[in-house]
Amino acid sequence: MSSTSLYERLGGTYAIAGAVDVLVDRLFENAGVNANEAVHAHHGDPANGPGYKFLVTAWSIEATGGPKCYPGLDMIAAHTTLHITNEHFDAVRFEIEATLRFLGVPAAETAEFMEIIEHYRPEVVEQQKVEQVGALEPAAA
Ligand code: HEM
Repeated sequence: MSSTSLYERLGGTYAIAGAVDVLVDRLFENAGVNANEAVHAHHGDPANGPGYKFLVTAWSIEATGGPKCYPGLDMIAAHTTLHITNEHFDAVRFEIEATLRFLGVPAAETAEFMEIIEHYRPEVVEQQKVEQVGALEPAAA
């Protein structure tokens, strides 16, 4: 593990904001991601682009060891009404990795960022969230 933060190795705020700019445009157009109706209700409206890019940029800055600057919801609260499945999560995960490759981010930094993303799967995916908090009836098999 390098002693320099992932935030710095990715190129800091400008590089992260640039990557999120590309990523969110792709996510808003991604058929697999928008197969979820609740997600499409948000991603299908271009007016949501600037604010969403800001929030995802700030989240990514903090998550990679940059300055504290994220003003949004935690990952459970942000996704709780969206009914996100593992398939939806994988569609987003694939798009993030493809975007980092598209932009030429080195393999080591890409792998490290994808580990951070994977770490949040239980907070974002509905079934695992249900198992964690036990707030709802178990889903039918
Ligand atoms: C680790 C993976 C993920 C991260 C880091 C992430 C990050 C974020 C952030 C920072 C927000 C803004 C929260 C706020 O409004 O304060 C957000 C909201 C949102 N995310 Fe995610 N997300 C992830 C996974 C997903 C997945 C898999 C989907 C859909 C398939 C998704 C769809 C959405 C939507 C639609 C919103 C907007 C909800 C609304 O305001 O109505 N996210 N996410």
